[in-house]
Amino acid sequence: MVLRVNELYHRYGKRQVLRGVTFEVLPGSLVGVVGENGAGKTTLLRILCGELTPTNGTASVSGRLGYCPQHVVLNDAFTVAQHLAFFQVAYGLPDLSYAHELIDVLQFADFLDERVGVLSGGTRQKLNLTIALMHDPDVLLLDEPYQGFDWETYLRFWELAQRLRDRGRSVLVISHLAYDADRLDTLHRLAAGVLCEGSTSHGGR
Ligand SMILES: Nc1ncnc2c1ncn2[C@@H]1O[C@H](COP(=O)(O)OP(=O)(O)OP(=O)(O)O)[C@@H](O)[C@H]1O
Repeated sequence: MVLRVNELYHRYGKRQVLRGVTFEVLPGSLVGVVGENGAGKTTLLRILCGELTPTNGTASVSGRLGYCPQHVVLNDAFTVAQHLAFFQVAYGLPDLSYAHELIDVLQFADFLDERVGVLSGGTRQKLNLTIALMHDPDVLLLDEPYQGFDWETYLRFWELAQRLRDRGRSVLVISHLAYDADRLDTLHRLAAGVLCEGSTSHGGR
């Protein structure tokens, strides 16, 4: 088990958002959580990555965690290469070879020396994803990771996710649409603050 969530409750003031969410993620699995706008998906991910303390319940992660938030957290004044250098130090990586592999897969090597402020939304999101992935985490939490991706990049994203899964990594993707269901091993639906197993749990390989 790389991720275990037990009876998670969360409320903002009087608004109860999560009402007893329980699930597990196994090593080497691709898991989706879908739910309508405002269902509490981002709240759940923020709790899983330790950014938010739940009102009640527990969430535990074993191994390294990667988190790609819905809104890119980049500094417009720095170049792509400067972001990589910063996160190399933050993660304590000996080199950037894996980061450059990811950049090749996502095809944005041409922008290494560009300032992030002038990049397109899709390219910013590619950098956001690369930063979440470059330390090769055991569990990767992705909040609507392919927003702004063109079709080819979207397909490359799923190839990458499947490759990670095949190497024993776990990927948890949240989305407001369930159209990626066939690509997942397990799909959960978040509704009325409770998580239930969706219609697709088929091994997806
Ligand atoms: N910091 C906050 N303070 C108060 N209410 C919040 C806060 N963050 C989220 N909420 C509320 O909690 C509910 C769940 O929000 P959340 O962002 O987790 O939903 P979501 O499923 O990710 O939605 P979306 O698909 O629109 O991104 C919403 O009603 C939202 O308005």
